[in-house]
This record gives sequence, structure tokens and C-alpha cells, in this order.
Amino acid sequence: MLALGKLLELTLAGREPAQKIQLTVDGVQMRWLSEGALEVRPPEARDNGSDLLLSSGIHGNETAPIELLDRLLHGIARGEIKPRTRILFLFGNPEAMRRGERYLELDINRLFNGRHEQNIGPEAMRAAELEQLARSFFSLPGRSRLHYDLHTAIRGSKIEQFALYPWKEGRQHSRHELARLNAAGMQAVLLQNKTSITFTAFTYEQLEAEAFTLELGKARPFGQNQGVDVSRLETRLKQIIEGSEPETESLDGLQLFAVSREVIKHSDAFLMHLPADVENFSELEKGYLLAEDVAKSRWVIEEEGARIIFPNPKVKNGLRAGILIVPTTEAGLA
Ligand SMILES: O=C(O)CCC(=O)N[C@@H](CCC(=O)O)C(=O)O
Ligand SMILES: [Zn+2]
Repeated sequence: MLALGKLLELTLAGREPAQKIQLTVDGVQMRWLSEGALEVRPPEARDNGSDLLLSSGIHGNETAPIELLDRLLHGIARGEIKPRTRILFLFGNPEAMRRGERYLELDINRLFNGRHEQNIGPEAMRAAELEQLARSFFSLPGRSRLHYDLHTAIRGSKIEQFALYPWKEGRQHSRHELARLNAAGMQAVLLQNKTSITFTAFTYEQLEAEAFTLELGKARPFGQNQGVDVSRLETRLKQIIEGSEPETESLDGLQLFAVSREVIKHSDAFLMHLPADVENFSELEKGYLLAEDVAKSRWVIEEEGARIIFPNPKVKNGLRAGILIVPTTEAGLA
């Protein structure tokens, strides 16, 4: 296989390839851009005008999505997958991947949309670099832009696979993209209703891409992802890459949620009243005292049908310690 097909190996070894550009037997150009960053270009005659950004390893210990991108890249490098799209593969936080940790000093996925400028350290620099790589990739006019940022979660989930859809003033969420996610095996989508500082919020808000964070199961070390079934997503990604996606507009079975409130941890006095092993999408009764913080601030459940995702009282002060969500409908989709 071409050396550049082994981007994951190169990244884990912290090595730069001797040859930065290679052509597959199929005439596809692979170009190494920077650590953990590789661009794939189909031959001009086969290019269908779509640009696809696939990222994983934004959190270094979320290995199932990293292994999935590695398999796709191997398939392309061997000429088994024949791209009609331009693709940018990104492994988000190489040093955290090498250490098998979520992050080193700062969570990269809280450093986009300008936040890296207010911070220092390796993750702030990497977030700036990732923004630049994405900006440059999505700079060609007249092409469709899609970004999937692949993750696995810290805890188990009552709904195993789901997506988070960013928000921008004046822009409607796309029904077509939701149908595509449904076909890719996602069981639920959380429609955001305010701006954010994640990678997909950046590509959605600033680069006009359709962008989604995908949660694919529970985070495990490399080689231990047998319990994470990404087969439907993998099939769909191959079809998107090869331009052979079956048409679908069906949202059947896809559960939609809206953000009701974000729980922000303000101080070291923050307390969250949930069992340590609580699963994502657990329902919370009206009147339940979810969390407390300084100055007698309290989060009491007021919403009908409220559920919690990503509860994490260990985040740094000022960051999101959980999201309260409620069921929503298709009204408002474009
Ligand atoms: O399991 C958890 O608590 C976090 C899993 C994870 O990394 N999720 C992403 C979601 C990003 C988004 O809000 O779009 C994150 O927290 O960065
Ligand atoms: Zn993650």
C-alpha cells in the first residue's frame, strides 16, 4: 500500500513522510499537508464537485472513529475505494492519540471559533491549525461542503449513535442531511439553537459547510472496539466518497431533540446529582435537582420529557457540564 495510506501509523509514530504527494493505481492524488492531515483528490474527470471533511481523534482516546477513517484511507490507497469527492482526512489531536488521552491540557473541542486565541499551549495551536486546514480545504467556490467530526462518548447511552447539528442565525437545518444521517445509522439528532466553540460549529458557522458531530458509541482503547458497530456509517461514507449514494429523504425512526439548557460549571463548588454511571439520554423527572453551584445557583428540571447528555462534573470551570435536551419535531427544517 502507498505510504500515505498509512497516515495513522505515521501520526502515531510522530513521523513525517519522505514523499508528500503520491498517486494511487486509480489516479487519485494523496497529499500530506501536516501532522495527521491528508488531502485526497480524485482525477479531474471523475470529480463530482463535493468536498468532504472527515475528522476524528479530536479527543485522543476516542479510537473507534480513528480506526474507521484509517480503514477508509487504506481502501483509497489500495484503489479499492474510488473517490469522486475531494476529501480532507484529519486526526485532530495527535499527541493525545499517542497518549490515549482525551486531551493534554485543554479540550480542543472547546477552542474553535476564536477561543484558541484566548488560550496558549499545544491544543490552542492545534485548533488554530485545524481551522486553517479546514478553511483552506473549503475555499473552492461552487462545491458542496460536508463535515463529519467523529467521536465516541465517555459513558454508555440509551441511544447508541446520534448526531449534534450546529446552529447559525438565519440558517435552517437541512432535512436532506438528516435523512442522510438516518441512512448512516444515526438514531437521533440534537438540533442546536445557539453558537458554539466546537470544530463542527466552526465549519458550519464560518465555512458554510453542512457539519455534524457524530457520536458512535462508548470510547475504548485501540483494538477494543468490537462493541462499536459503525458498519452503516462506513457503508454510507464509502457511497458518499464514490458518489454512489442511494437517494433517501426518509426520517422514519429518527428521533429529534432540541437543546433546552446547557449546564455550565462555574466553580469548584459545582455538584451534579447523578450516579457516576448514568447513561446519556437518561430521562429526568420534573422537579429533580440536577446540579448546584456557588451563590446558591441550582438547576432544577422544569421541562417535560427532559433528558441529559454528556454529564461531566469534572470539566474545567466555565465549561459545559451537561446538556438538557427535550424532544422536538420536524417543523423548521428546510
Ligand atoms: O461523552 C462525553 O461527555 C463527551 C463526548 C464528546 O466528546 N462529545 C463532543 C460533542 C461536541 C458537540 O457538542 O458538538 C464534545 O463534548 O466535544
Ligand atoms: Zn469526543
